[in-house]
Amino acid sequence: MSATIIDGQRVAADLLRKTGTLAADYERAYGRKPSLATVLVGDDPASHTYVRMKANRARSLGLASQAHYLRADSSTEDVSELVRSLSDDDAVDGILVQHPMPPQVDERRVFDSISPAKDVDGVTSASFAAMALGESGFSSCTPGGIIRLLDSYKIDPTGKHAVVVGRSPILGKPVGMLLLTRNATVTFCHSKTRDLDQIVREADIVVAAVGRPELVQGDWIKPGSTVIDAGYNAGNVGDVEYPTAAQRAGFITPVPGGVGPMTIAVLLSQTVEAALRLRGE
Ligand SMILES: Nc1nc(=O)c2c([nH]1)NC[C@@H]1CN(c3ccc(C(=O)N[C@@H](CCC(=O)O)C(=O)O)cc3)C=[N+]21
Repeated sequence: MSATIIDGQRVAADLLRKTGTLAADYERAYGRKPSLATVLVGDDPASHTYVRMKANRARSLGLASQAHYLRADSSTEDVSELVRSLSDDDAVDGILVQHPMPPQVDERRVFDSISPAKDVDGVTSASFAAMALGESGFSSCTPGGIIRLLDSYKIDPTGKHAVVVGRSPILGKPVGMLLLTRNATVTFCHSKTRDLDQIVREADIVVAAVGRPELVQGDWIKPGSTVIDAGYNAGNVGDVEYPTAAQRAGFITPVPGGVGPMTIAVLLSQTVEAALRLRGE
């Protein structure tokens, strides 16, 4: 038996199509395009590639985008000051501050200088709280994308044991909270977890979100379970040992073409939503 492959490219394309239509409606109504500002600190080549991908996709959908680059030796205050000016700028509807930032920058303080109304990447404490309490607000993009993938394949987390491997503030922790809101029984695993393989073997849904290539081994996967690989590592390899996992899982996301495309689609969808809400819609 082999798994149904969850086609993130296709689900993302559907969301992008809807987003493009809403962006065109917005422009017709208000005479300007919804606008995304990106902020990148330093010169990590992978981060530059991701930010470029996001900006290109925004433009191809009919959004405006402006890219801001700061030097690698910028301080927390330098970055926060830029983010506050974007938060106050009426020409900007959504703000994405690329993670990771250089070590001298306090990422939490920078994220929390984003106006929650423009937090289309769902990284502020306010957005996290709203998400964790099941209130409306922007979800962190990758977790939001994962829930959309489950919905799209009619995989209902209710009553299922969801095991999240990873507890980062914009991926592992929020995806676990979203699964909890969807009535899963959630276990968080991390670098200090003992007997990780035994816990994963019990999972009906596994979300791998640590950034360690093939950390989750194929023979840990319970037959028929759902495997979501949210790991991004150099060389387009995920956190799951795909070939063997795909033999056992019921549903599995590939890398590339699974979670990654959803992240960008949710970001742009939330940007158009922010633009509409800022107009009182
Ligand atoms: N504040 C912040 N928000 C983020 O959402 C954020 C971030 N920082 N830092 C880096 C990670 C990484 N990330 C990805 C987005 C798209 C793909 C993606 O589309 N990947 C394609 C492959 C693209 C390729 O060809 O390399 C795929 O999986 O099919 C991957 C990874 C967003 N991140």
